[in-house]
Amino acid sequence: MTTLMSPDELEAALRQVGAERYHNRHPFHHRMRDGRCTRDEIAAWALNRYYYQSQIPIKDATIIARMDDPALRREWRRRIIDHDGNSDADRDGGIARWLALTDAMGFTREEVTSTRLILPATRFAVDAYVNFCAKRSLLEAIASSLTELFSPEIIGERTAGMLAHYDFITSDTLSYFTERPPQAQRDSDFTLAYVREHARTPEHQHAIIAALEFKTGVLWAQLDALWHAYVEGHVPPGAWKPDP
Ligand SMILES: O=C(O)c1cc(C(=O)O)c2c(n1)C(=O)C(=O)c1cc(C(=O)O)[nH]c1-2
Repeated sequence: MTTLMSPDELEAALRQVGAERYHNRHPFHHRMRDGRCTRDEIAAWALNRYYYQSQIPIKDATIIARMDDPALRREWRRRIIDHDGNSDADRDGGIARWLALTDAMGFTREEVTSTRLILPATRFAVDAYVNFCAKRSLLEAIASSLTELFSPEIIGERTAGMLAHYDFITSDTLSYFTERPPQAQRDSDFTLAYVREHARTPEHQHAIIAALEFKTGVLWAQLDALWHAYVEGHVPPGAWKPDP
């Protein structure tokens, strides 16, 4: 029989999931950080990850649609603004900043935003995240964003490694990551406090931990797919193929 954990024990269990399963442990991350990726591998990463970026605000809008409490919606809608921007010019959002990176990697906007060249596994993993947030309980949907507890650290490592090792990467092209860590910190502080407060039964607590495990899988699977296609060279039909 499972017993109810204290909020601190729950938090420790969540941090343990991150320590064991977050994508900072993935070999593709190490390869990228340590300067062992080819330019094409970085390009493929940027192209595929655009799909994750593009679906995050859709995922968050799905979550907001399930929230009855205006204060909670007000808190959550900042996440959409972070990605979509807050002005008609839409130059100030995360998606626009991600496109600066794919531009620098030589893709046309159509190649990127149509998402027609991404790996099937990228699409399946990201779509599974959006579906999870639509179908599972609101508590699980909220908890699944808890990977962001661990993202400031991986972003710091990745950015420093990429700037040091790749001459085609500049702080301008990586501007997405300059803005992101404080946003992730703010969001994960809120989410952690929320789950600590709202996990009132062992079943809730188990579901929150499982939601975080699921989400680490969403991130891990995307890097697995990149490794298989672009490191091992098994590019699926229809996906982007680097020039020989
Ligand atoms: O660079 C990264 O490794 C990384 C990880 C994650 C994450 O842990 O889910 C996010 C992001 N970046 C990110 O930029 C982002 O906007 C984001 C939103 C979410 C989410 O689940 O709502 N995760 C992440």
